This record gives sequence, C-alpha cells and structure tokens, in this order.
Amino acid sequence: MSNVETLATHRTQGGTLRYCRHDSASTGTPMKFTMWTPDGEGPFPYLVWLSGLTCTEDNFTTKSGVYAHAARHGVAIVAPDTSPRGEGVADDPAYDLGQGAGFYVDATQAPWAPHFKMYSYVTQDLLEAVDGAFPLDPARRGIFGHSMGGHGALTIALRNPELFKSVSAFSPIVSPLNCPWGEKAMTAYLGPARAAWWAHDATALIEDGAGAAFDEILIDQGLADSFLENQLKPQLIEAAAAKAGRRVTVRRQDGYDHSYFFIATFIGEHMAWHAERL
Ligand SMILES: N[C@@H](CCC(=O)N[C@@H](CS)C(=O)NCC(=O)O)C(=O)O
Repeated sequence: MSNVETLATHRTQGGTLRYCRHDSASTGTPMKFTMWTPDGEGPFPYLVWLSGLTCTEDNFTTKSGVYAHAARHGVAIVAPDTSPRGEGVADDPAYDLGQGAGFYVDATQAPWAPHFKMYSYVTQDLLEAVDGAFPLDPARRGIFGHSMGGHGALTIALRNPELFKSVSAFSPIVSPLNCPWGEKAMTAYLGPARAAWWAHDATALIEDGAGAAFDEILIDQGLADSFLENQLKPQLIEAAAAKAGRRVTVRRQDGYDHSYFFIATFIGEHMAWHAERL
C-alpha cells in the first residue's frame, strides 16, 4: 500500500513529471520528491538523483534538462529533497548545515538525530515508496548526484551494491574526512570521532574494497569550479582507486563551473552511460 501523494503533474518530453509527497518513517517527517516516468506500462529502469547543498527536489528537475535524455533511453528518474524540513526540524543559519544540507547520513548527535536520517531515507523509505507507487524495475536501478549529492550517490552505492547497478557523479565531495564541508557536517551529525565518518567517505570506502561489483564509476568535474581545490579534491578518490585496482574515471572539463549549467552540458552522457549498464 503506497502512501505517495501527487501534488502536481506536468506532461514533459513525452512522459509524465509528478511532484510527490510521502511520510518517511526514517525522518519522521513528510518528504518531497519528483518522479518522471516515460509513457508505457513499464516496468522501467530508473535512476535516483541526489542534489547538493541548498537544493530541494526542484533544482535538478527544472535546471538539468535530463528528461529529454531520459525519454530517449526509456529510463525513469526520481529526485528527492536533500533533507527533512519543517518547523519542528532542527536547522542552522549556514547554507551548509541543517535543512538543505542533510549529507545523506543518519545523524547520531543533538539536535539533528531525531529527523536527519537521510541515509535510511534514501536507501529504504524512498526506494520502497517509488517501487510501490510507480511501474519501476528495482533490479535495474542506478544512482547519481551532484556535489553533496555526488557524495551521497557514491557512498550509498558503494555500501549497497545490491541496490544499484550503476553510479556516477558530478563534482562530488569525494572525501568528507578531508574537506571543510565534510568536517563541519560530519562533526555536527556524527560527532567528533572520525572513525564514525569512514562509512560515509567514498575515498575510504574504495580503500576498504566496498562496492567492488561496479565495473566503473564515472565522475565529471569542471576545472573552473570554485570548490574544486578546497572541497572536492577528486584526486583523492583517483589515488584510492589506483591503489585498490578499481576503475574510477574522473573527466576534467575545461572551463565549466559548479553550477547546473555544467550538469546540463554532460547529463546526456551520464544518461547514456547509465542506460548501457541498466
Ligand atoms: N554559495 C552557494 C553554495 C551552494 C551551492 O553551490 N550549491 C550547489 C550544490 S553544492 C547547487 O546546486 N545550488 C543550487 C542551484 O544551483 O540550483 C550557495 O549558497 O548557493
């Protein structure tokens, strides 16, 4: 029995885009997501998109241009919000902590622990809800994301290779253990003991041999991205992959920044890459 409520429906790119809301047991709040499905009966292969800091379910939906490519490949797309929200939910005035900055972890620390359970939300509640409500094929599911959401996609896939057949990322945070965004968020959500962060660090997970079933991981990174040197550091995951004998392909794109203009430029290539694997 599905508890998914449809808030709005739009026809676009030869398919149907729905804005949806459902109750999450993990976050203890209503959560929003968008779902685009191709025409036809399905079941459709699908991709989960995880967005970055300050985003809601709407940023990727309106800015990436993904649905024309999704239609060409017959792949459905679900894009959830990036954190629990609401008056009873903890928040922080900074853009990189609290609402809009869930970091796809299950918080253990006050005041975040009661609702900030985005790891469980994505891996359990979201997948159960969309698999129950739409004609999707759970055996042909992939995941991708941007920045904080690239970190979410990488860590969630590496820890749950049985749930996903493919994983890629745009400008991901590859090692929260080694950047200011990660250190701030992990300290707040998981506490100062860094051992608790390793399970949420894509570079550490590659070093540990997690998710070896993925034949390749694709990362696109703009070279004019103002967060590249201080926060994103893709060379860290490249070095871990080289040491572990794993294929992590980082494509450095000259002149592109951190924005959705960059994502929109290469989203078609990511869709084709996933479609081959799904
Ligand atoms: N200083 C920026 C940092 C946040 C940022 O760049 N967010 C990226 C993801 S890490 C984003 O996708 N922003 C929303 C958008 O461009 O639509 C801000 O506050 O907007």
